Amino acid sequence: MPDSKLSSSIAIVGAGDVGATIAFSLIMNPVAGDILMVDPKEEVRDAQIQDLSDATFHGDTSTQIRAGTHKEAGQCDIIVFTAGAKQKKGESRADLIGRNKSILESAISDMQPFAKHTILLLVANPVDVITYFAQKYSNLPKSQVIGSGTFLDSARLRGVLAAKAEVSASSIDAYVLGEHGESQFVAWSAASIGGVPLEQTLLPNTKLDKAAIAEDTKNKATSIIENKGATNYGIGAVTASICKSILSDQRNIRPVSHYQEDLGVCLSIPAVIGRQGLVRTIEVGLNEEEKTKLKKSVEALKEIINA
Ligand SMILES: NC(=O)C1=CN([C@@H]2O[C@H](COP(=O)(O)OP(=O)(O)OC[C@H]3O[C@@H](n4cnc5c(N)ncnc54)[C@H](O)[C@@H]3O)[C@@H](O)[C@H]2O)C=CC1
Ligand SMILES: CC(=O)C(=O)O
Repeated sequence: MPDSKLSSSIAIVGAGDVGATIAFSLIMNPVAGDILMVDPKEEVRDAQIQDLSDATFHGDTSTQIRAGTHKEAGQCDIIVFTAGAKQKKGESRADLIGRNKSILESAISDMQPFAKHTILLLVANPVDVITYFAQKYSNLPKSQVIGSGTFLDSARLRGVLAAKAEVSASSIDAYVLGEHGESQFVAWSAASIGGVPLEQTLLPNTKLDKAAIAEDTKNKATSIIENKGATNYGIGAVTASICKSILSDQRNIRPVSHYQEDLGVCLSIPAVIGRQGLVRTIEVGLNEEEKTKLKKSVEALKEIINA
């Protein structure tokens, strides 16, 4: 295992909008010495690399970006998987499963054998189901195969709550849990600002329409995709942040998608992230209504897995 974070390598499989934006985030806030871009569309891949390398020449970043093969990706410290189709207007994330599962299976076969310590970080949608199949196809320990999950949705939620409470987003602890998709839910019972329950920290006369906030959070991707065709900056930042948590063994608590032994699916529950990938799950004390929503997420995910 490398002893210095900048001697680490990250492969980004899929050099489209999301892959390139993750690479850009990793250049702007360097955590790895090498970034490999892997994509069968060689012209697009090489153009992304040329454009991204221009972003490395302005200052003192030691990050190098280059083209790589699937085989080389399998030897990196982290493999970020963004390969596959994205939603068109009117499509859901779940609609992508047929196309993206086949791409995943063939890409994983091309990447094998994996370096023992590699962490496979899934981003392609539907991310929870893709994470589930990545565990099956890769045979890596389940703790080394995680998905970005509802970390992005939770960031979106924090943004809304920060504006309502007029505090910084970093002071808010609030999670969207379950599926990164239609059945996601907000764990309102565990939400707090500065460690104090949410309701006690709002300004006088602030109304919190929880149902509307949860719905807007869930639908944010759809409204962005309708107008610009893709989401890339939010996922770029959260994925780079997960990479940093891993390579620097930061032990941050993040709502990432991981296998739930008792539920038989991958979905998001807060977890400690470190160099080994998933260190442990943090049990959130959900209330009865939230437990029911979690069960609905499990059912929705099993339906996609078994489709
Ligand atoms: N988990 C999350 O929160 C988010 C997930 N996404 C998902 O990320 C995925 C990628 O989105 P975009 O980058 O916008 O799509 P894109 O179409 O711009 O790029 C996808 C790239 O994957 C490449 N690709 C296809 N097969 C490949 C293979 N076997 N190996 C390597 N590369 C391969 C394509 O050539 C293409 O360049 C989609 O599934 C999208 O839904 C997007 C935003 C947020
Ligand atoms: C596309 C997607 O999954 C998102 O932006 O949440």
